[in-house]
This record gives sequence, C-alpha cells and structure tokens, in this order.
Amino acid sequence: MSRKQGSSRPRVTVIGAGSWGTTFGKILADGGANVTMWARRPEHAQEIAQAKRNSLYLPGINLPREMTATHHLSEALEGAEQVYLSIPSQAVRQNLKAVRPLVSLTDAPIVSLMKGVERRTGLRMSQVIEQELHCDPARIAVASGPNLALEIAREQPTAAVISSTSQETADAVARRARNHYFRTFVNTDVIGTEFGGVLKNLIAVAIGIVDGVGYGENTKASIITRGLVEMTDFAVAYGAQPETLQGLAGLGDLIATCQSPLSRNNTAGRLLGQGYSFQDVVKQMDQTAEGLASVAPVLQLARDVGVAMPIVEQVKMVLDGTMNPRDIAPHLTTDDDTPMGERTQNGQAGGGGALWRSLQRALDQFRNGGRGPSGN
Ligand SMILES: NC(=O)C1=CN([C@@H]2O[C@H](COP(=O)(O)OP(=O)(O)OC[C@H]3O[C@@H](n4cnc5c(N)ncnc54)[C@H](O)[C@@H]3O)[C@@H](O)[C@H]2O)C=CC1
Ligand SMILES: O=C(CO)COP(=O)(O)O
Repeated sequence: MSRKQGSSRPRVTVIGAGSWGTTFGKILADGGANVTMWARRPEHAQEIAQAKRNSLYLPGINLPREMTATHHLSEALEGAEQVYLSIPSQAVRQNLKAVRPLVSLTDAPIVSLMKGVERRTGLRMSQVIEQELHCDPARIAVASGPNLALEIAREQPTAAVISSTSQETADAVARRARNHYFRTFVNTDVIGTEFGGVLKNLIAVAIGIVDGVGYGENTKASIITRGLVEMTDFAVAYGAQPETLQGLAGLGDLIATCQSPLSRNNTAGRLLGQGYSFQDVVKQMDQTAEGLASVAPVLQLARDVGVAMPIVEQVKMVLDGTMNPRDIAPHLTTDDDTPMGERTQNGQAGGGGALWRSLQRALDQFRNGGRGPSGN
C-alpha cells in the first residue's frame, strides 16, 4: 500500500468528478485521506484543485484542502491505496480500458460507487470491472445506501454499506470511507447490494410519475411496498440474500430516493408524469439518471429468471409512450382478477420464505466458515 511522500495520510483516487464522485472524495478526505479526483474536463479539474469547489455539481459546498484533481488519469492514479469509480454506468467499460494498464500492477481495491447495469450486457458494475480489469473479484467492492450526494456534502449524518465477496476488502474500504457524518457498515452480498441500488432507481422513477400526475400518499406507499417485493424477488433470483434488500442498500435507499426531490430518477419520473416525452426528459436532465438506461436490461434479466416486475414494466411503458402515466398502479391492469398472495414470490408457498431464508443463512455460514451471514 503506497503513501504519498512526506504525508502520513493515505492517498486514494476517485474517478469521476460529478455530484457523487466529488461528494465521496469529500467523505474520504474528511475521513483522513489525501484524495485525487480524476475529472474528464480540464477546467473542471482546475476548479476542484484550485478553488476547492465543484460549482456545477455541488453548488455552495467548500471542498477540503486535502482534495485535489487532475484530468490526467495516470497522475490521478499514481500511488493510490484505493480507487473509487463514479461515472455513468454506460461509460464505465470504455473508461476502464484506459484505467487497466495503470492499476494492473497494484493490489489496490477497486470500489464501484455506481448504481446501474450495462445496457448492452445486463452486467452489474462489479462484473464489468472484473471483466475489464481482469482482476480477482476479492479486490472489488461496491458502496451503496441512502446516499443523496448533496445532503452528504452538507455533512448530514448518513449510513452506507460496503460490500465485497472478501470480508477483508470490505473492512478495509469501510475503514477508509467513513468519518463523523458518514458511517459505513459491511456485508459480503455483492449481488444484493448492487441490485438494491439499481432497482430502487426504477421504483423511484415510478414514484416520480405518481407525483407528476398528482396522485397522493396511498398510491406512493403502495408502489414503494410492492416495489420492494419486486426488488427482492428479482435480486434473490440472482443469488442475493433477501435481508440485504431490507437493509441500507435496499429499503434504505428506496425510501431516500422515492422521497427526495434531489433524486434525479425521481425528477425524471415526475417530468414523465407531467406529460413530457422520454426525449424531452433526457434533454432536461443535466445529471445522470441511471434508471432510464437500466429499465430495459433489468426487464430482460427478470424475464430470463421468470420474475414478474409489474411496476418496472409500467415504467418502461411510460418511457416508451405506450401507457398513459395516469394509469400507473401497483399492479398491471392487464392482470387477471385472481387474488394474489402478498408475500414475495419466494415467500408465498406455505412458509417458503422462512425456509428460503434459513437455507440462505446456512449457505452463507458455510461460505464464511461458520462466521455468520455477514459483517453487519
Ligand atoms: N448523485 C448521487 O446522489 C448518487 C449517485 N450515485 C451513482 O453514482 C454514479 C455517478 O453519478 P453522479 O456522480 O451522480 O452523476 P453526475 O451526472 O453528477 O456526474 C457524472 C460524472 O461523470 C462524467 N462523465 C459523463 N460521461 C462520461 C464519460 N463518457 N466518460 C467519463 N466521464 C463521464 C461527468 O463529466 C461527471 O463528472 C451513478 O451510477 C449514480 O447512480 C450513487 C449514489 C448517490
Ligand atoms: O442513489 C442515490 C441516492 O442514494 C441518488 O439517486 P438519484 O441517482 O436518483 O439522484
């Protein structure tokens, strides 16, 4: 692990200087690290390095002295003890190609801060990192949770979860990425943690649509609750632990994103609900709303494992212009009238949920050498 000469503070790198990358840089700097941001545009890097500001993405926030920035990737990555990635999910693969030769000789953990899946492949960001950097998955971690950037940049107390298949990597990243206003917990359920962040974006778009058409709290609570069922069924079908979806990366993030006008996914949904077309919404959004690109690959992945996602289906139909936003509901209007059980698909058949959970716990204990399900 390298340290900057003449400084006892570890050196870490954040790739991507948008609202979340810059906020995470501040978290790390306030937690005791020297942080170098990589920004795509030279003038953007210069503002962060010299004025300690990022006026486009974090207006009114003063950044710590221990944060600097460059638009040269090699300079940004030199001597990094840990590397954090925060660029739009659809741009990750192409950027990693340039990162690869610069990190291949180190053992620095690579941490995804992103909440999307790749449209073309349906892969989670940790999978794209593994493919492009050709690295051991134990070196990869993901961070997720109810983490609206501007609130954290204002130092409002917040929690997040750091997940890695390696407990050691999760612990090392969690120790580095914490400070007096940002507390990190750990788990080893990367699939659940990543899918939690991806899927809550889609439910937040649905809630935005509800707001945009002017429906009230009952509709929102119904969609949030049924949305969590969809999220859980989907993630569990791909190997996640259901508990993860009840934690910070699932329910926690769902609450924050569905409630806040700061959420770009929620904002995009609101515009759709007000009658703007998908093209108009994309034009109006000057920041990343991952849910818009994730909806199609998520529905494909759901179909592949036979999981029903009626709310996400409706979001897709509104985006495609094939459904009137006013018709949004916690169920598909084309459903037949047979009463459905309320529990998740895994929990419907005679206590199958409890059985499923004990099986998961047993499997997890086995994986962790009897140490219990996770670190949190
Ligand atoms: N903003 C937030 O509150 C949070 C965002 N996230 C996730 O963080 C990730 C990044 O989002 P934000 O920072 O919010 O987005 P943003 O829109 O604020 O910033 C994106 C950054 O990526 C850069 N960028 C855009 N296209 C690029 C490309 N082709 N190559 C390289 N850089 C490119 C932009 O210049 C900008 O610096 C997303 O996956 C998002 O879901 C996660 C938690 C909180
Ligand atoms: O992930 C987030 C909060 O946890 C940010 O949500 P948006 O991307 O919708 O702004």
